[in-house]
Amino acid sequence: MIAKVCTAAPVIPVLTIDRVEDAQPLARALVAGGLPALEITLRTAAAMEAIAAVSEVEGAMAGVGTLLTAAQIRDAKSAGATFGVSPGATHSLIEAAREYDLPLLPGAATATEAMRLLEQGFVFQKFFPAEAAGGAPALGSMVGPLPQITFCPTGGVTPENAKTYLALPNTRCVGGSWIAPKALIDAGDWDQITQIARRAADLLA
Ligand SMILES: O=C(O)C(=O)C[C@H](O)[C@H](O)COP(=O)(O)O
Repeated sequence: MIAKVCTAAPVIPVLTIDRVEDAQPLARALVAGGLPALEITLRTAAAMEAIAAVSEVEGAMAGVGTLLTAAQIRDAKSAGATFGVSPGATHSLIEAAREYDLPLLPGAATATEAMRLLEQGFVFQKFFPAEAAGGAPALGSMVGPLPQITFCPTGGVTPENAKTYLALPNTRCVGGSWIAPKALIDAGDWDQITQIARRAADLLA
């Protein structure tokens, strides 16, 4: 399942949704632009309801982001999340993902963190915070010793640097918030968001 999430498109939009009523038009705009896997961050009061709303949008994969606790995994799963993303990984988070059967894309920023996750079977991992942790040169350096891990770099990824990450043999997709800027969501400018999504979906073309 995480393989499907990470290979569906070159970019996973990282979404911050303040108003539940924005969730479905936003998700439809992104799916229309060719980005079906969506990460809804748990940074707003509306996030859990937004996940439930997005889970009903045809063609969308409703993911939950900023996962920090076992309770959030339980709640997101029952809200309809089909995958989860966390900035790092803890024992209790990994246990909860297993218990509630939520496919997890856990975060790692160093070789040791990536190795610990690999020991637990995670061959897809988020590289976070990508730019601050050394960017594409750091991530590319993992290919030699850890070729079996595929990463989704997130954090500081932009339309300008995304292609450099996507050219790495251990990167299949990137995550980023630039796809859905707050100003466009607040304005309900779904067409503009579809256009940004389309350019992102074409990054590998
Ligand atoms: O909330 C989470 O789950 C995170 O781990 C952090 C986000 O993925 C990044 O903050 C997105 O980074 P930007 O694209 O630079 O805005």
